[in-house]
Amino acid sequence: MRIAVVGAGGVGGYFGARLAAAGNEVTFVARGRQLEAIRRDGLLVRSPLGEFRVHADAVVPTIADLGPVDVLLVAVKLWDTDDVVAQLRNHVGAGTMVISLQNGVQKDAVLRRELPAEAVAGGVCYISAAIAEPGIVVHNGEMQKLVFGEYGGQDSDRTRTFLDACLKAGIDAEISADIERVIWEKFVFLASISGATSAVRQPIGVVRADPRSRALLGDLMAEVVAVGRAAGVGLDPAFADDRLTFCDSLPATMTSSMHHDLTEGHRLELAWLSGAVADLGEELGVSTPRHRTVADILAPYELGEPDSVDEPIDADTDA
Ligand SMILES: NC(=O)C1=CN([C@@H]2O[C@H](COP(=O)(O)OP(=O)(O)OC[C@H]3O[C@@H](n4cnc5c(N)ncnc54)[C@H](OP(=O)(O)O)[C@@H]3O)[C@@H](O)[C@H]2O)C=CC1
Ligand SMILES: CC(C)(CO)C(=O)C(=O)O
Repeated sequence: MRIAVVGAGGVGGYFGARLAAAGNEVTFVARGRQLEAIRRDGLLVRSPLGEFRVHADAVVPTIADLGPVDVLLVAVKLWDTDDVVAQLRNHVGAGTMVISLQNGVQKDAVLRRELPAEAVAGGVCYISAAIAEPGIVVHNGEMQKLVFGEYGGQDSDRTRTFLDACLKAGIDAEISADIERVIWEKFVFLASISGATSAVRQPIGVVRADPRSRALLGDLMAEVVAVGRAAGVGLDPAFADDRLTFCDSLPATMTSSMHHDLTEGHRLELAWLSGAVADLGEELGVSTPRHRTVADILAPYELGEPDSVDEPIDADTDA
């Protein structure tokens, strides 16, 4: 199968390398030091499921350099979506299925607005992975799953063919007939665990052990369920409780990619997570005070570590 992966980071690097190792014709679109390193040494994946290196036959700097592909996976951070979609506009032909593996509930609306809507299938990924250094992706834990499906829920040859390629590559994968609900279900968990672990600045084990931070996590989940239901998504009202209980089964050290980005001083996807919950809530008349507060508290970190204030704090200074 011919597959293009736009963004060769934690997510795109991991799933693209697995698909390449299984014999698919994978082309990475990468940039900067990641592009140079993959060109030179290929891409090394360090995973508890086994370490492997793929020597990418093809790694290119822009989407314009891609040939025709059957599947195109979008795996850039959410702030890069508009740029990628603008490049994709001239590139996505009738035979290409585009699947975004990004987080959040707004990504596919952007893709469907700019590309032929029928080119876009919905998708989510479940994994914890990051670039450790240029050319090296580290997979934390054993979870590595893709769920995708046609908007409209119909069965299709293209999703079945891609499923087959994923399963042969050792990726835990499935097709969903209700991909919009699946994307929102992940969002209930993801926006909330990202908000709570980032606000507390600790992994899930610490968040869930303290009754007040646990209550925060539960409230964050309940707010996303309420917003999703107001948006017409068929989320079970009990789903927030279900996800909170699910958090008890996670390894104590597990955290979110946003908390990881916060501790590394990187830019945050806050606007598409807690920020989006609060904004959508406002539009739909649903109260989301917990997500709004998390978005406000983390706002100074949104573009990376804020500049520190040099003057010593003087409690006696008059305002
Ligand atoms: N990491 C994780 O564990 C998970 C992440 N996700 C989601 O997946 C998405 C991707 O996250 P993640 O893999 O962590 O991100 P990374 O930052 O690790 O990888 C993204 C890569 O794409 C590159 N890139 C961005 N724009 C372009 C472009 N136009 N052309 C070529 N390369 C480009 C980036 O380069 P540069 O560094 O120069 O910006 C970077 O190397 C996010 O929406 C995230 O929320 C979902 C589940 C788990
Ligand atoms: C919570 C997790 C690891 C699940 O895939 C995730 O998607 C993220 O942190 O971005």
